[in-house]
Parts: sequence; structure tokens; C-alpha cells
Amino acid sequence: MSNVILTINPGSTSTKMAVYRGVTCLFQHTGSHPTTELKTFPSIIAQYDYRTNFIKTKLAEENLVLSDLDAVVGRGGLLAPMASGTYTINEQMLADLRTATYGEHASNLGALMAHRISELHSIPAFIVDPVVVDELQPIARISGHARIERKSIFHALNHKAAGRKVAKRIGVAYEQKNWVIAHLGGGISVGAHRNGRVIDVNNALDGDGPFSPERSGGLPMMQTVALADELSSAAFYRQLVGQGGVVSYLGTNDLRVVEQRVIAGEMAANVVFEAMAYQVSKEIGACAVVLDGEVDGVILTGGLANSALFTAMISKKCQWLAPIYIEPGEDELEALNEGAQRVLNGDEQAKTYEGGRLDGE
Ligand SMILES: Nc1ncnc2c1ncn2[C@@H]1O[C@H](COP(=O)(O)OP(=O)(O)O)[C@@H](O)[C@H]1O
Ligand SMILES: CCCC(=O)OP(=O)(O)O
Repeated sequence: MSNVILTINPGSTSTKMAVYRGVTCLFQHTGSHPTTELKTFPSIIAQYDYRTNFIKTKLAEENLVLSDLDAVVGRGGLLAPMASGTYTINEQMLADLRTATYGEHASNLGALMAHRISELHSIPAFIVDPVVVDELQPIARISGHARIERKSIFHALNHKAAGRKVAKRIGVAYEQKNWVIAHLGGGISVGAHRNGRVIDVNNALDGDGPFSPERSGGLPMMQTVALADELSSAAFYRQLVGQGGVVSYLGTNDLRVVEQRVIAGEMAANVVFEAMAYQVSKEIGACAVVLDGEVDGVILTGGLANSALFTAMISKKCQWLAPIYIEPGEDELEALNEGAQRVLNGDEQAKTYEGGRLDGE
């Protein structure tokens, strides 16, 4: 069946949307959100109208009649940990997102925006493989302090989509091989995939792993504690997520701008650019150890994988590990569409989100 589906993907530095008829993309648009604009919002939820207006404008420009849609699917945000799959957007999910029970990230807006449109037209709304898909092996949950547990928060949707795409291209099954997959976007996550399960991954949001265009990643602990003492908790969090990483050094979250500055010979830009590639490479090495060195391929994906300069730096350091595959950008819109189409076509049943207990409850 050729269902018409609107897909919505809010990321930390962009909002992407596309409309599909079956597997055919009818149109796709990306709105980039510079740091200067995002800084003006006190919270992620406050960006709802700003990002929704982008979607509305593009749908109007494309003359899409909303009543033509069969379903809407949004990127899944910070919710209780859950298994991979397609989930019906329900009241529990919306409540957890509205109150940011599990934290704040742009992906929280995916289900809220999808729900609003679905409600207007009484059509189903879903999320697929949210950022809280949790397949960690037990040992990976141990942080180093009994009161702090490592969590699985990463670009699950694109990790799985890029893995399947590369596997298909080289004629193997994603689930039968081991991969290290690095999503290089506004946030960065590097995961160890063993036979289709992400058994370890850095938390892309919360001070773990490499720094990224807008996040600090892991930081030296005592200096970080001293910074926390100077600031309110909201301001401190913003320093780590949103105004950390490349933004903190160079004032931009746009690697295209940084790349131009590197090419123009700016030393400061060069150091930061190289350091980010260096930290990503170290994380890839760590994941190779998680997989006992049995790595069938390293996949570099996400917006930064468009930069040949950036991927060349990582490839140079990691090529001894396994073949490197570059899958620039992300297939998140396509993966959202596929997840929703599978449910509408009856190939899969949508799962139900039930929420969960928070630590300490
Ligand atoms: N052609 C390109 N060359 C270099 N960097 C790029 C290119 N296209 C996008 N980027 C960078 O990728 C990052 C955004 O990646 P993306 O995966 O879209 O992230 P998000 O979904 O978190 O917004 C930005 O820093 C952007 O500047
Ligand atoms: C919250 C984990 C996913 C993530 O970091 O996404 P963005 O890179 O889009 O911010």
C-alpha cells in the first residue's frame, strides 16, 4: 500500500522533515538552527513554535493538503529506556515529554509535533527507535560510582539505519556482523554493535564520550565541579549541552563554517577540528575493544561525515581496525518512514509506551 506519511526529525542543530508515498520521498527539507537563534530560547519546549513554523511553512510551500496524510511519525526523544521498534504516541509519552521527566533534548519535540498534526486530522502518530533505545550489556552500565548508572542515550535511529544500509551495500546482514558506528552530528555517539544490538555506546547528551559541535562530552571532573559551583544548574547544563564543544571554543555549531576557517589557515579552528577527530577516533578504538577486536566495519555517519577533511582524519587513525565506510548525513527520515509504513501495512505491530520508574523511586 502507498501510505502518505509526514516524517519530522528535530535535531540539536536542525529540523528535518519529509513526506513519503510508500517508499518514495515526495519532498524533503532541512532547516538549520544557528547557535545565535537557539540561544534565545530558555528551554527546548520553548522552541516548539519556532520549529513547528518551519514544518508548516514547508508543507504550505509544497502545497501539501494535510488531509492527504495517512500518518505522522516523529523522532522519539528522552523517555523511559525501551526496546527498539515503532511506538504509538500515547498520553503517557506526551506527559513525560511535556514535563521533560527524562531530560531535555530537541528530539522531545518530535512526538509533540507529530501528535499535534495527527490530532488535527485524526490519523495515527508514531515514534521509531527513540534516542533511549537500550541494548547495553550489563557491564556497560557500571559507571565507577554506585549512585551513578551509565545510560543508553544516542542516535539509535540512524545507527541502525546506517548499519543496515552499509550491510546491504556490501551484501551482508547487519545482524550477523559486528560494527563500530559513529554518528557525527550536533551530538556525537559511537556505539559497539554486536549482532544487531548496541551493547555499549557513549551517552551523546550527558558528559560522556567525544566533544561535539555543541556538547562538551567527557570533561576533567574536578574542574567541572568547580564550574558547576559558579553557575546555576540550568546555566551549567547549557555550558555542557548547547554551548559546549566547538561552540565554546569557536562560537559556532556549524562545522561547515569551522572547515572554511581551517582552510583559511586559522590555527584555533584547526586545533579544535583535529581534537574532535582525535576524540572520536579514541572512542572508536574503545568500541573495538568492547567487541574484542572482532570488528567487521567502522561506519562514519551524520552531518559531519559530509566533511572529507574530518572523515580523513578519523580514517587515518582507525583504518587499521577494520574497513571504514562513510555514510554521510543521516537516514533518519527514511527510517522513520519505514518504521511507520511497516505498522500501517500490517507487517509489524506498534508497541505501547508504558513509561517507567526513575532512578531512586
Ligand atoms: N557538508 C558538510 N560539511 C561539513 N559539515 C557539515 C556538512 N553538512 C552538515 N554539516 C555539519 O553537521 C552538523 C549537523 O549534523 P546533523 O547530523 O544534521 O546534526 P543534528 O541532527 O544534531 O542537527 C552541523 O555541525 C553541520 O554544520
Ligand atoms: C540525545 C541523543 C541524540 C542526539 O544527540 O541527537 P542530536 O545530535 O540531533 O542532538
